[in-house]
Parts: sequence; C-alpha cells; structure tokens
Amino acid sequence: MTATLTRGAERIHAAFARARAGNRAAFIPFMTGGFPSAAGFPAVADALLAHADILEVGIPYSDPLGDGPTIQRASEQALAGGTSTRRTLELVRDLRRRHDTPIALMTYVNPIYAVGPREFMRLAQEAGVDGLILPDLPPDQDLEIADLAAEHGLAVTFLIAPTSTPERVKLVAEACTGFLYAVSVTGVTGTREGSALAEVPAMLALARQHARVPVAVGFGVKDAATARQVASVADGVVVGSAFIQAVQGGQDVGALAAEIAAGCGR
Ligand SMILES: O=P(O)(O)OC[C@@H](O)[C@@H](O)c1c[nH]c2ccccc12
Repeated sequence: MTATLTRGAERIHAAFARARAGNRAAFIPFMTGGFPSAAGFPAVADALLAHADILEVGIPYSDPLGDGPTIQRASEQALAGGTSTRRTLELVRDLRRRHDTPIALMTYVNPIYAVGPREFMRLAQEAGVDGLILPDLPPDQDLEIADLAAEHGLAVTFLIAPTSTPERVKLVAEACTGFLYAVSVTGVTGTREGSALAEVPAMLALARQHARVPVAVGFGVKDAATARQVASVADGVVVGSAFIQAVQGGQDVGALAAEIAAGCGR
C-alpha cells in the first residue's frame, strides 16, 4: 500500500467529491472500446462523456467470463472490427485530447499479459487513463499488476459481490485505490427484468466498514428509476449494457445518458 495517492486516484476521488457536492451519486457509463466500430466509438463515447463523472471503457476480449450476452457480443463486434488492446488505448488517447473527465479502463488480466504488464501500464498512462477496473484479478494474487499500476499513476478498482464473505470484502476494500466496485447481483453483466437490487444495501453497509474509497454499484442498472434506487445508497452508479443496447437499437445514447444521469441525483 503506497502512502501517497496516485494522480489517477486523486482525479477519480475528485470526480466523486464533485458529484457528492452536487448531491448526486457519480454517474459512470460503460462502453466497450471499438464498439460499434473503431470509427463509430468516438461519437458514442462523446455522447456519454457529455454526462459522465467518470467513463468506463472496456478492453474487448474474446473470453469475457463476467459478461452477459450484450457485452460479449459488443466485444466480439469490436474485435472483428480490428479493435485490439493497443487500438483501444489509442481510442482513449484520442478521447483524452477532447475531454478531461476521468477514464477507467475495465480489463480482464489476459489482455494485460498479452501486451506485457509494464508496456500495458506505460501505454495506459500515456493515453491518459486514470484507473483500472480488474474484474478477474483477485487483489491478493497478482501484486505485480497493482504495483505497476501505482508506479504509472493509475488507480485500481477490484470487485465485490453479494456472495463475498466479510473477510473478502475487507481484503478487496483495502486494496482498492480508485473506487470499490460492488456488483449488485451474483452473475453476469446485463439488464434484467424487474429490479434485482435487493442485496445492495447490506453489501454496501459491509463495504463501507472497510473502504476508504468511494463505493460504486453496477450490474443491472438500466434506466433512471434503477439509477435512483442505487444512487440512494451508493457513491457511484455504473451502467453498461443499457448503452450498448441503445447503440444497437439506433437510439439516442446522449438522451439516455442524460436521463440516467438525472436519476443519479438524490
Ligand atoms: O452491463 P451492466 O449490467 O450495466 O453492468 C455494468 C458493466 O457492464 C461494466 O461495468 C462491465 C462491463 N464488463 C464488465 C466485466 C466485469 C465487471 C464489470 C463490467
């Protein structure tokens, strides 16, 4: 654990603090890098960034275990269109030229190893990435990744789920330097019928006993109503599949983002 905060962690914490000062939960939209195509991604990202406190960009990956069908298909489409890990980082670097909003990169560990951990971190830093969200990296296992991230000024975020034991929650919460990501349901990403957010308050109460960083909730938030429900207990609200579906359906992504962002107000 480093004593001083990285630049990325500071920028991420500041984004949460600004939202809190405005009596809102931070709005954190997610988009797969290179979706719907490398050429089409910037416009979608711009529409999200017009309303986002933090943007989460996913590295497309062929074997995304934590993802439901919507994001799996988005990843496949991005990969088929030629968006590699390096290309995603270039797309982020391009966004960074136009936006100052913090950007967190969601990636499974394999793409990090495929590029080489040190090279990956160097490229991420150069692209202006602020933090990494690492869904399949247990924080007690690969310390090299977290150390290299810190060395490159990047914050790290790990995940907890309703099934995480109190010991696990403590371990994960203490390892997070950006924000803690609490998964609302046990399962994969994606919108669901009805609302499955019943387990969130208890999980957040436990997380807050240990986390010194803001706690965001994701999985299954799809509209202003579900965002409002989460915003009443969490510091941040993550929304992914709903935006992928909006792109696929030819809907106005910016309008949906505005609506959900408004739902993050308390
Ligand atoms: O799609 P949803 O249900 O709105 O959930 C957010 C999620 O998409 C995003 O944070 C994410 C995309 N892929 C992931 C893999 C693991 C954890 C989180 C993610």
